[in-house]
Amino acid sequence: MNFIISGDSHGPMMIGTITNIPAGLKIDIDSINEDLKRRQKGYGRGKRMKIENDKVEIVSGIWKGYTTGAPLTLIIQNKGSNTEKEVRSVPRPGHGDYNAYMKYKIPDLNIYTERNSARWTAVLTALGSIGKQFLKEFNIEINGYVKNIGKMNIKDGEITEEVKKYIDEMKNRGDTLGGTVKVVAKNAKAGIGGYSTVFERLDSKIGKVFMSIPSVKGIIIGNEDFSLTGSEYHDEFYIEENKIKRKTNNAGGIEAGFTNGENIEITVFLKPIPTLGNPLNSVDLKEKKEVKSPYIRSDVTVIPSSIIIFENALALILMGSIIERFGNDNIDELVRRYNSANLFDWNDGFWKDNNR
Ligand SMILES: Cc1cc2nc3c(=O)[nH]c(=O)nc-3n(C[C@H](O)[C@H](O)[C@H](O)COP(=O)(O)O)c2cc1C
Ligand SMILES: C=C(O[C@@H]1CC(C(=O)O)=C[C@@H](OP(=O)(O)O)[C@H]1O)C(=O)O
Repeated sequence: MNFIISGDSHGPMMIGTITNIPAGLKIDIDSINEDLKRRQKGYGRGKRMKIENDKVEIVSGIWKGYTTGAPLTLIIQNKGSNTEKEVRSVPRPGHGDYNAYMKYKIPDLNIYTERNSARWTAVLTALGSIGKQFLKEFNIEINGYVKNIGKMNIKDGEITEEVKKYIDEMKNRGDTLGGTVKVVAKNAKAGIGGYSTVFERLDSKIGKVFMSIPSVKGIIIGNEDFSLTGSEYHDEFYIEENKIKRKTNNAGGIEAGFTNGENIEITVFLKPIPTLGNPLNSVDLKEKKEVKSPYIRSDVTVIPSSIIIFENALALILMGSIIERFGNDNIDELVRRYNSANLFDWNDGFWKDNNR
């Protein structure tokens, strides 16, 4: 399975294609659209999100509501499309304007906003929503919540009135906030992922996709406290009612690039949004002078909105790894293979009688 996302942030539409998805998976479009709404509505979003009304249209790879096994392509229309803009020559610190110009050398920074913009995470959310529907067939469930916004610890992930006030204060000051989000996947069996090549490792896949999401500056899988000793950190095995169990889950469900059967737990760290209402210092690349950074509109924080992006990104990665191990032809076959694998049975004699 692979996916590609294209589309300009202010062009006519955003486009995503996913390949090698098994046939026979029923796709619930309403549920994809609900996820898109969650991404749009989180507290702290700016004016652009009031213009957009993200809805998905699947244009290939689907027949009577079921996947066919062909590449599945979906589109999301942009309403905030481009009108002619004045040439921009002042880059925003923290954004990609200057660096993209240094690579592509077209003298208008507006161009780079198209790809630098996190607008494409709408498509990632939609593709990952299909991933979540796939994982439902395997009883795997993913949920996320906010841990911190700026200096504020968010109790029980709840965006209370106090939290909203804090975000509003930042908005009034023309400032922005980053934070941390936690994502948890439950019920994945042990042995998904791999170590045969380094990029088969589930943790390397998670790192690659999560770190590609704009603003993400790091992830930690499992316990964030690296002052723990080995005896405190590692999750000891024991036997209960004939089953192999773990006493703790400091590894966050992944060891050596494979799921270990415990919950997958990922903490994601995001930097503050770079476009500030009270702009930072910059330079004019055309006029050779120090000026303030441009400001038209911006999100104040995307921490609440980003939960669904990470949930669905993880769903997409797990779907890919399950397909990699169990095949991609037909969903029912795949579920059968998944269910009959990994039944560790002390009594089947496999361990004692297998002479390999
Ligand atoms: C959902 C989402 C919305 C974002 N909205 C904005 C925004 O309104 N203004 C802005 O300057 N940056 C925004 N960002 C962050 C920038 O896209 C990002 O910081 C920039 O592309 C530089 O990439 P980097 O932070 O990964 O280094 C957003 C990020 C996400 C995930
Ligand atoms: C459009 C989305 O996010 C955008 C991401 C973004 C950025 O610089 O990353 C800048 C803003 O867009 P604009 O430049 O049009 O004001 C956000 O609204 C979206 O999430 O769908």
